[in-house]
Amino acid sequence: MAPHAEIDAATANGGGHHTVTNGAAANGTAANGSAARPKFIVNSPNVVYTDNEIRSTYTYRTTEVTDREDGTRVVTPKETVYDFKLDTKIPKVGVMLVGWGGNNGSTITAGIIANRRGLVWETRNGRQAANYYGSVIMGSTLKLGTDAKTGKEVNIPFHDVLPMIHPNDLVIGGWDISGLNLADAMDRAQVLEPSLKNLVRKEMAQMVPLPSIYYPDFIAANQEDRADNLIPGSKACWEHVEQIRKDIRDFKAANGLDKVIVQWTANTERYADIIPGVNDTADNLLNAIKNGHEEVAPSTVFAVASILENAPFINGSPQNTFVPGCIELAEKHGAFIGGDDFKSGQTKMKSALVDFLINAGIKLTSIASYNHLGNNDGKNLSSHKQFRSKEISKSNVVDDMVAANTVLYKKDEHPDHIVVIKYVPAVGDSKRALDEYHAEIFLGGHQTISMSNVCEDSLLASPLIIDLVVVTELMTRLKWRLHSDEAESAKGYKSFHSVLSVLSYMLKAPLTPPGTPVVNALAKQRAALANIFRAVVGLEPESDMTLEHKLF
Ligand SMILES: NC(=O)c1ccc[n+]([C@@H]2O[C@H](COP(=O)([O-])OP(=O)(O)OC[C@H]3O[C@@H](n4cnc5c(N)ncnc54)[C@H](O)[C@@H]3O)[C@@H](O)[C@H]2O)c1
Ligand SMILES: O=P([O-])([O-])O[C@@H]1[C@@H](O)[C@H](O)[C@@H](O)[C@H](O)[C@@H]1O
Repeated sequence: MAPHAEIDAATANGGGHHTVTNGAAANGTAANGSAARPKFIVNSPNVVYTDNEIRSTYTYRTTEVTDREDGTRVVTPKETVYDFKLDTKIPKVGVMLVGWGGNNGSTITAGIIANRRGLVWETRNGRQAANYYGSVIMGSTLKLGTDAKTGKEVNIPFHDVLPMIHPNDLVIGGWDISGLNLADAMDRAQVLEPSLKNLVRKEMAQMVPLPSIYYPDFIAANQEDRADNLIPGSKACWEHVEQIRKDIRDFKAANGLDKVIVQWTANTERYADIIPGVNDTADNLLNAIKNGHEEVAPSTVFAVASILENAPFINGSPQNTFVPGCIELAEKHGAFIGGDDFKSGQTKMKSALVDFLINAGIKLTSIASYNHLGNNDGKNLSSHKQFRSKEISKSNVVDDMVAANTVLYKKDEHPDHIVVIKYVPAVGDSKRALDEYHAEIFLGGHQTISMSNVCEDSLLASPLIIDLVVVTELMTRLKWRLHSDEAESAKGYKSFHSVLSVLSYMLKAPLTPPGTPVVNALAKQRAALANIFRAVVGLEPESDMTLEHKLF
């Protein structure tokens, strides 16, 4: 079918609306490989809709700064024209969770079942319906534009900006070193209301995690008592890679999937030493695994297996899964990886508050960040080496915001920052975060913000698992090229870089392509995600200038 050129918005709207049935992708198409009908049509000569694609030409505008020898700073507007191509066929997608039987894994599984079936359950506060609150993709909106008649903002669900999979359609599976079925794991987690658990118990009791690899030295010794569902072998070996690859293939075939995405939501591991000749290059890492090197972590073995199966791998924990050799392997195979460490509660608040304080010209001088929690994650983190992984990810989140403000901070000056995590079984999954932010203000004054933030950790982290899957899957359908290459058909479209830094909003320690900067400011991360999605359909970034309301 010939590409629809400039479809007039009115014509498109004449196409009527469509109801979204339960389990169908929100853009009106179930995950059956058919093209999703967009929720709006961009009326522009730079955007073309075909049966299975949206193609756009987008002018990316940046500002280049150069300092002349005489000290003059010269600022030059720059334009780069890109072509984007988005496959709008919605695939059938499976997500395989490493640590499926954990608090997060069991909670997200129950949550998707509850949403898919439209469940409502009794709580002491009354009837509760399933929802996806806490998911930026499913629970938030973004500004599409301004109403032509009223001049008012038009905001739409984030999920409607581009054709995306719907979490209700996800097929879930995974591995765990604990053999509990998902119903018993849900009970062990002590996260969900009994009335909800009873509604999903039968379905979850049928779900049993695949056996996994267990290298005792990488997680706390206190985890040993749940390790009863193991693939033989206590250190890396090539058989482990092949078994995990086979598990991915079998899961994909058994469920008739088009794609599988693997996410690590297993325990936090200790950092692996970066050793030249062992994990510094792709070839060395593969050889290290084949030679059973003891410094290769289970999470890295899972990442390698996923890369070799071209299944995107996302690390929801803080350890350095992506050693240099693993990143190089992903780049070589054009496979997607992302991480690290879900950003769910205390740190998400920190990245927003620090952004506000410093960008308000308030000189933050110390952050005291304490929390205690009583779930198994907290138990694992009570071991120093595993805590150290988390301390790093929770501490580095302010670095970019501090470095960007040379008015407040001299070179290499930064606020005092401490991170404390204590294991208190009595509070279970309901983490208590206590933070104090101390700052210098005008004329030697001080401002001290003390905050108590009770975070139900798994109910905050689980929606992030969805966001990471939905965005990662979309990135597998998105291609780009320089518009100047249009004439050279040989220089076809290509995927974004293997390291998906676009996922940073969901992560404490965003992994970025080697040599590129890390952005932790929460508002910038969200704006990047939203504006990249807008660019794919040829729309300018949302600048919030609203000149239309100032210049008249
Ligand atoms: N708010 C949050 O919950 C949050 C936020 C950020 C990061 N995280 C991270 O997410 C991870 C999971 O958190 P959780 O609360 O679900 O923890 P959890 O301890 O309840 O679950 C982890 C699961 O992983 C399993 N496991 C451990 N090693 C494994 C291996 N090699 N293969 C397969 N399974 C393995 C354990 O048996 C357990 O069931 C932790 O690393 C945590 O630090 C959680
Ligand atoms: O709330 P947040 O900082 O985003 O992240 C959480 C920490 O506060 C908590 O101590 C830890 O156990 C969780 O795994 C998670 O990392």
